[in-house]
Amino acid sequence: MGNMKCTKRAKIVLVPYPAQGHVTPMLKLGQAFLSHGFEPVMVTPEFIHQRIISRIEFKDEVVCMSIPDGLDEKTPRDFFAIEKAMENNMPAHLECLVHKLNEEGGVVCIIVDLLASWAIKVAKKCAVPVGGFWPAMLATYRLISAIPDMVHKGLISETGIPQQGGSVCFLPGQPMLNTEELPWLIGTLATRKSRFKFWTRTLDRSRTLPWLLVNSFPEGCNENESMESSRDYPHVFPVGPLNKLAVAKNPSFWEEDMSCLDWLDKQKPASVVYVSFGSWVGPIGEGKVKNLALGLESSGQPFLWVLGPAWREGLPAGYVERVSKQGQMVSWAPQMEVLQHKAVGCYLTHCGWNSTMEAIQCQKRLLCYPVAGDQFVNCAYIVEVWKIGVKMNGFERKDVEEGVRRVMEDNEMNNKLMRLNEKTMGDAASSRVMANLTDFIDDLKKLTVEHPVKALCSLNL
Ligand SMILES: O=c1ccn([C@@H]2O[C@H](COP(=O)(O)OP(=O)(O)O[C@H]3O[C@H](CO)[C@@H](O)[C@H](O)[C@H]3O)[C@@H](O)[C@H]2O)c(=O)[nH]1
Repeated sequence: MGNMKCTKRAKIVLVPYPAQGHVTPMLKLGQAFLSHGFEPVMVTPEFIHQRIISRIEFKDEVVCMSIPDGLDEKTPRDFFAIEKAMENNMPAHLECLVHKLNEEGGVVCIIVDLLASWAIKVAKKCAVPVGGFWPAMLATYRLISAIPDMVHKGLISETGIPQQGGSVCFLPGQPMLNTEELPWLIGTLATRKSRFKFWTRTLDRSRTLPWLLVNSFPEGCNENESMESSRDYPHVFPVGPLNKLAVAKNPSFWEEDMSCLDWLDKQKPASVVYVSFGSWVGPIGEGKVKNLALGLESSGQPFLWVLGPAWREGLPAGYVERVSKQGQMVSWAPQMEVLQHKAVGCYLTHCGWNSTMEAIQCQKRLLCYPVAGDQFVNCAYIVEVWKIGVKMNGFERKDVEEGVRRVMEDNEMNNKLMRLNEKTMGDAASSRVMANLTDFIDDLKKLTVEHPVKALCSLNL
């Protein structure tokens, strides 16, 4: 187990899903709890913990602890292996850890990433109050919550398979989505059904939660979308973007290659296409990566591309040397610094939610290539609702040229980005987010008064 610290402050245990896009916002949430006098303790499986303790800045403030995932060294930690570990192996270890922490002073709450809903059961077993955390956009949570309705209306089968093609407006006020773009439709028929089961189970468990903290701005920033459902359980507290509550630099699982900032210094303002698919190149596939490489080269546009070493093997022979004047490739970039750089003109992205919010924060136009999960929903908001980006149709030369041209020649986009930034991250928005977090903490305190449990006695607030 990780390092144990014994303090008298009330502990909040944080359980993220073990991936970069989840650990980053959870750590930031932990940081926000710090300033309210709590001791946040984030629990991850060993393979993530190792990355965190070697690299992350605020590990001493947010105590990081590990539990075994029970998988052997050689097993690749893909979605289904992790799911198995979460369901079968990790609960007993978390239970044991929570008991230990309780002996030391008291766990007042466990915050569980909904993608790690296994930990809800553990919290209940330990009789500790539990709240949910949704690291993505509120609109995606709503879409997942509407699964029973979709089945009822015959839009999808009982196993989650779309019953019709084309674009559908799944929820009032939300942009249209193609029926193939629902978050669980990844891979083969069998994996689609398994992922759908994962979501229905997540939904069943999350319905029992009193609170849900969402790393999203209120109402997805769509005028037509009301917060009505916040009266239902769980009570939704929009606390995003957490960047506004936590000041520390983004925690990175991999070493950031800072040399790309020197390269950017030498480029013309707003000329560079920054290309990154987060920690998720896998589902794009080798063929498309190769096409994108050729498309970027022949577009003549300067580019900075985040691509891990394993993926570079699939590039055309001599590619990296050939494009060395035009483009720079790094394994992992200091993304916030890159997006803040004036040389970056647009960001070719998979539309991961953290990346989307970072682009809004840095006011960079988006060239969207959603791949899986919630990314299609994010893309629909970027393109249709906020109009701060365009969608790419593919990675052929003409697609890259056309995408870059369309995103760069839109004169309205800078204004739209500025307004969206102000509305979602300006001073008024930031105070609202802080007030939402305080409301949640007040609720937590109320619960401790109404239902005092032994664990809460040390809550010295
Ligand atoms: O070279 C890089 C590339 C990425 N990042 C950071 O890594 C994070 C990536 O997060 P995100 O954009 O959300 O992508 P994923 O890691 O792919 O996130 C997963 O989790 C998100 C939150 O649930 C979902 O929205 C995504 O679809 C899902 O793939 C961001 O903070 C980036 O700044 C870097 O620091 N350097």
